[in-house]
Amino acid sequence: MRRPYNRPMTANTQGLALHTVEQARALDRRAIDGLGIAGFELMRRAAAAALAALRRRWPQAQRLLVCCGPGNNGGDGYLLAALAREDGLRVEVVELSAAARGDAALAREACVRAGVAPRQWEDDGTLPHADVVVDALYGTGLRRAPEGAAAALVARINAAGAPVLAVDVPSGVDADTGRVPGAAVRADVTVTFIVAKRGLYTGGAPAHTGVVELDALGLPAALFRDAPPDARLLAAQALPPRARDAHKGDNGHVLAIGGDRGTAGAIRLCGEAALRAGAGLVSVATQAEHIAALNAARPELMAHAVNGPQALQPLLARAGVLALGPGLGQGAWGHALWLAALDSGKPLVLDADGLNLLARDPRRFAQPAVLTPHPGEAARLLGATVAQVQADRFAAARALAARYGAVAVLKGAGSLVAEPDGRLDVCPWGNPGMASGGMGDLLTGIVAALLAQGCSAPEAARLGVGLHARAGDLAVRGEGERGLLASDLLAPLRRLLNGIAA
Ligand SMILES: NC(=O)C1=CN([C@@H]2O[C@H](COP(=O)(O)OP(=O)(O)OC[C@H]3O[C@@H](n4cnc5c(N)ncnc54)[C@H](O)[C@@H]3O)[C@@H](O)[C@H]2O)[C@@H](O)CC1
Ligand SMILES: [K+]
Repeated sequence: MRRPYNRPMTANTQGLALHTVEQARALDRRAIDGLGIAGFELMRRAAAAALAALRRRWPQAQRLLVCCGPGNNGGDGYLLAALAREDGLRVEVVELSAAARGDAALAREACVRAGVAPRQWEDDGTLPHADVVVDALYGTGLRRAPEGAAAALVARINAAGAPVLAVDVPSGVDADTGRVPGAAVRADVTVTFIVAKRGLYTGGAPAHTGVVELDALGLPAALFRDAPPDARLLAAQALPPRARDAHKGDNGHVLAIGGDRGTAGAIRLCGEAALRAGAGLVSVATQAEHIAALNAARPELMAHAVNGPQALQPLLARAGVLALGPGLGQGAWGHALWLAALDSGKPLVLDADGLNLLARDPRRFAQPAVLTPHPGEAARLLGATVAQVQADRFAAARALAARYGAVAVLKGAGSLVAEPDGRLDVCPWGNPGMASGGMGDLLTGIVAALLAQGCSAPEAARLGVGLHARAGDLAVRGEGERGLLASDLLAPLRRLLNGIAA
């Protein structure tokens, strides 16, 4: 395994505007038609930007292999090859086809004039040796999974053992949705042009992009002024310091409901996360058999045995916010508590079986509500398949928020936070170590605690998702991703919440 999972982000992208591919194309057209910058000039700037990024990242590189596709992404590659040759680097170009058109054809001619003769790609089992491979096969024009010779070339690039720079988009990744329909290049760096395409940051894409660098190609800010983005990356945030005279009643009371027989761990993690995320009081409503263990493990939690909805009522009356679902089950006990909790009208966070019950008994929320489904739960809530959800995570998150009248957090690499009015934020943090049991229970507790401390539902979801993922990134530092436990996130979470950890 040559390259580990790469975090897609650099630190300077707080709140970065993200655009659909259609929006990105419209901005290209506006630059060409409105500002009179020729398409070929944009291509030259793109090639120069990508080459500059390459030389910054790999200053020792002497030999480049540039792989060019049939469209303008290939055009960027031909021009990059020409510029690198003029800089004195040794450059080889392999192309999928010599039949470039328009600006790409001009770029190919420039490449030949610079003394680099493109070679038709034929799979003889190897790629020429290079210090860096440049992937300029497909960009925003990808229509389907690469097949045949293109798929073989992608596989060779990934197996070459050299670092890879992707031009605009890693070839094979759908820059609009983050879907990876088949073979796709795994890059170390992706230099994307003009605007950040939203699909680079979620779903299958982050495993392919490496670090994403955005280069606006020197276009003036006025170009973007009335071109609102489709989404944004989350910004790293903490909560403001507490008032010096705060008392526990000021910081909210979370009631975590769940933990059917045999599943005590989920509700304990949820409750503990709510405490660590700063809730003033956390009560737990669960099965009687879990009480002794909960009291022993975390005496700060106020654990209550609840055998049915009547026993829940006084707890509901005292609580400010509900965290509903971890370990709840979908049996008679869980369903009865679920109904009572929803009917209380209290703001809530719904996860796990809380969501599965919602899929069985759909309703729109009148109270502030945050839903935190993973793709499987989202599919049930939308009456779709997991593949359909993952094919367009943006559309799925927005559909959930609109259908249920709630803030929807669609979990998975590049978690999305969608509001019913369509606003959408993408989480750039997190790592595959977090694909382990209990992580979702933590998120539920964190978001509930933020709601309890006065955040609105969208604020609590955005802040909570960011804190949870950043805590996961801190927790794997120096230790690695495998073997990460959900409870390992609690200490870094506390530091981040208080603005202490970087
Ligand atoms: N238009 C502009 O203003 C600019 C475009 N730029 C570059 O141009 C790219 C977009 O160029 P294009 O729209 O030409 O698209 P691409 O170059 O991404 O690819 C489109 C070409 O590949 C073919 N194709 C797509 N998927 C395929 C598949 N799976 N198998 C086989 N063939 C497939 C298409 O039919 C078309 O010929 C951007 O990503 C960027 O790199 C940059 O040069 C900057 C400026
Ligand atoms: K590419």
